[in-house]
Amino acid sequence: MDLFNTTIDIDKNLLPYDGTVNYYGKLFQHVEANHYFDVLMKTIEWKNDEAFIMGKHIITKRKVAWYGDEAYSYTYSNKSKMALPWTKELQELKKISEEQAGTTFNSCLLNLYHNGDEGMAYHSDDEKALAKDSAIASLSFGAERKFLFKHKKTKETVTLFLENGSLLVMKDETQTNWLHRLPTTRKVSMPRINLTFRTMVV
Ligand SMILES: O=C(O)CCC(=O)C(=O)O
Ligand SMILES: [Fe+2]
Repeated sequence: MDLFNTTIDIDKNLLPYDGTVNYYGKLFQHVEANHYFDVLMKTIEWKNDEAFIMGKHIITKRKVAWYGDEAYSYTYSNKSKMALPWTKELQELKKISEEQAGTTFNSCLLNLYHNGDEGMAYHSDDEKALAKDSAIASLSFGAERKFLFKHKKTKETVTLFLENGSLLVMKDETQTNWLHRLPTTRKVSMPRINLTFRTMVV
């Protein structure tokens, strides 16, 4: 019996069709999650994301970083970036994510949202450089934020909340058939760090 309704079924697919999303809940309790947040805040080479969109040079408020097994070049929004070598904590978090997801990853994109004013618009992570239909493991630290999926054809949406220290895994045809976004919100004033472990084709 689960009196506090805290049980999370990690095998449950949160998507109704055309993809698989599993939410593992908090892999780390508060103290450990906050420790990772602080260390990542200090040790990651955070940079404002630059993009060229419709001929305009745009600098986002959100900060990003890109790490990998090798100095992979990752291009998005017409701007290419070279992956930095893993830090100690990223190596630890990669190993934990790989064990949970039952797969391996060779790179990680990190996002730092300073508060609820910053988010990410609907997109899917289906760039050619990523292995098709490979799993993406998403770790969250700091402020809890809402996260949505929207089916590309039916427009059906699925909403969930990404807690401090939690893991979400998106796999199978999820990126082919669904978009996802992190909406901005006035309710959140604290920062959040997100790590998405990925597999690049090399
Ligand atoms: O911040 C998040 O939870 C999602 C980030 C994301 O979708 C991405 O980096 O592609
Ligand atoms: Fe994404």
